[in-house]
Amino acid sequence: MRDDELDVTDVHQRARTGPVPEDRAIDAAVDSAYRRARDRHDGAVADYIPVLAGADPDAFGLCVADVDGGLHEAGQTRVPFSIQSISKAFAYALLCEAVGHHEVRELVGVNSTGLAFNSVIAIEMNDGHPMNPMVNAGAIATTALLPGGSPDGQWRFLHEGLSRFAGHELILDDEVYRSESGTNQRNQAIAALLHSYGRMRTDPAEAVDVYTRQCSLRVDARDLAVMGATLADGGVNPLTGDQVVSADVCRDTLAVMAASGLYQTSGEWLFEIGLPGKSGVAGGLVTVAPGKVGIGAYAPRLDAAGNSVRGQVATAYLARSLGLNIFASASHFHREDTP
Ligand SMILES: NC(=O)CC[C@H](N)C(=O)O
Repeated sequence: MRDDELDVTDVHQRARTGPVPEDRAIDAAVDSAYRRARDRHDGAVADYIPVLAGADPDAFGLCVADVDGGLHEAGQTRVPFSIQSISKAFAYALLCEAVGHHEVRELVGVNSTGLAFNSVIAIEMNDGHPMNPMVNAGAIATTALLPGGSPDGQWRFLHEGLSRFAGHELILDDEVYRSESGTNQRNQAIAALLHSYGRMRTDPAEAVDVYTRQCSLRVDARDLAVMGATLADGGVNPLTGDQVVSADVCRDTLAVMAASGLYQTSGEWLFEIGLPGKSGVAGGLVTVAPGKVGIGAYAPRLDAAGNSVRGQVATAYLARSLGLNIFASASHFHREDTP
């Protein structure tokens, strides 16, 4: 979305200097971001997974978790929804931690496709390579490479790892899992296509099943903020103190999120907001300001690429007003921008 579509042309873009913004500044920014974004009613709730169509289109929650463990919330931050594609970023981090940077880069890739998240054309155009872990092909390939020794072992590994990012045990939403399992022929086709190119090390149908379970884990906006803050804090969950992954893995994961986290609109997102982010079709959005905060948003109305409209609007406001954009510097002679 452009800056006028994000409603931030009137917001002064602060430079990203200094420490984590103060609690009061974050509270005020969360409140303003929430009120601005709440006025937006454009976009559509996803319905290609039938159960998602039943979401309340007006649900909206926004939470910032800072690396000191502070939570700053507005709206419905405890309303549960399925994590969907946001799980891809955390599954990727867990795989990098288990297998290592180089092997994952070779097998899954790090370049964006410029195409929709469930594109089959991207696979065909790239000699069967899944391209990156933020689109379905790369995410299914990522899940297939996880340790665990069997689909159930991989699921346990994922479930435990994603729960550690959130700081408590995440629950599988059975209704979402069943709804998606009955309608995920396209993901099965993607896995079969990767298999035909010799890119799947496990049974493609089993990999899709573990991936579908992964996408059906239930989170809320607060969970997403804490999961993001863990990536912002060198892999340490700021609520539990648990080192979930290494700082090196966080850096690699954030780079891939920056390049491809919002699918074919990742360039626009980086241009306007300047932070690594990852969206999901249920309406979740996680954004990471390295060394500072994680931002979790939930609002089910999506733009044409499948990204939450209110989530993007609220995050754009937070990035600008709190000086989170990683590309925004100020001359060191003029430090009045320092929060
Ligand atoms: N963009 C998304 O959130 C897509 C995730 C969804 N489970 C799918 O595979 O289609």
